[in-house]
Amino acid sequence: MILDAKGVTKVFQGPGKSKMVANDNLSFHIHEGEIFGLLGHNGAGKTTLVNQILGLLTPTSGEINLMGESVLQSPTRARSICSVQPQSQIPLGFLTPKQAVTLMGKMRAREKFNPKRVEMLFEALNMGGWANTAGEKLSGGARRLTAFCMAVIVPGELVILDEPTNDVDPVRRRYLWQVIRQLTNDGTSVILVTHNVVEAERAVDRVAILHKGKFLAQGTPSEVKGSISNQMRMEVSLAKGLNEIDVPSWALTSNHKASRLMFSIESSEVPLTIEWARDNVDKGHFIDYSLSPATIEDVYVELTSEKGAV
Ligand SMILES: Nc1ncnc2c1ncn2[C@@H]1O[C@H](COP(=O)(O)OP(=O)(O)OP(=O)(O)O)[C@@H](O)[C@H]1O
Repeated sequence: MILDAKGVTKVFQGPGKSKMVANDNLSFHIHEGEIFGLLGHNGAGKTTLVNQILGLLTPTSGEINLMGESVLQSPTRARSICSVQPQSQIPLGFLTPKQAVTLMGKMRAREKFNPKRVEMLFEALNMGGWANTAGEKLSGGARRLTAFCMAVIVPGELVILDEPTNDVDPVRRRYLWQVIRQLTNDGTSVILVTHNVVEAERAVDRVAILHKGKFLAQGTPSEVKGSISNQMRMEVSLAKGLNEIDVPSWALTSNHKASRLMFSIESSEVPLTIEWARDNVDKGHFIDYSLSPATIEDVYVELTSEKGAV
């Protein structure tokens, strides 16, 4: 096991005499070669947890062990075991991606550094065109990919990626996930911190949903989906010019984005829902509709909205 966390609690001083419980009794573990997704809204407590794994913050109570040793006892060791891609963009200044990634590689591996790995990474991510462009002239996505390469050029046993695909185009996102999978095939473990639940579902081996400092669900995507296993999701494409439609009264949760309407239902309501959808197609309200089993996103919305968040 690479990481074992038990009862991690972090309390900050809030305004006046109030307390802010950013992490509340969190227990989880990560195995070698596993991608662990940490999902949560803004302010859920993800960064606080990551900072404790890195030994940058001390838990108020609880314990985190990395490869069998307490982070509290040896925070410097924790930082050599982990490589991190932070959520905020790294200021590259005039450094080119090639220079920045090479520098990081030399710092981490010293004389063992293999410059060919920079070329391999840039090729795998189709970044060659920007390799020698000054950082300040790069697009947001190119900078994000450079930060990713800096995190994985000489990966630690645990790679922590905070929203690694923000601003990255869909094709390079796929390349990025291929690179991550290669890392995990070599035994590296990954923590993926994200709000992007749809992407996480495709990528992770196990996932935890963090909300207001607490884990609401944890397990493989199928285990987590099992918590609402009787549910189905309907996705509807609204006809042009129709921006609003009432969801059926039996819908459990709903989400409306532009011309797409999604909602979840109990599987016992499937016949009624299909009838409702067909009727709307006949009336010209819907272009099409589809029905599928619940996704992690449905679980996420259901669990977090129950607790008063959207
Ligand atoms: N040093 C601090 N002092 C007081 N409160 C803090 C401190 N750091 C974080 N918090 C609070 O703890 C809570 C969790 O913050 P955290 O940054 O861990 O959330 P997050 O899930 O990483 O959010 P985001 O997705 O926006 O990055 C928030 O309410 C935040 O305001």
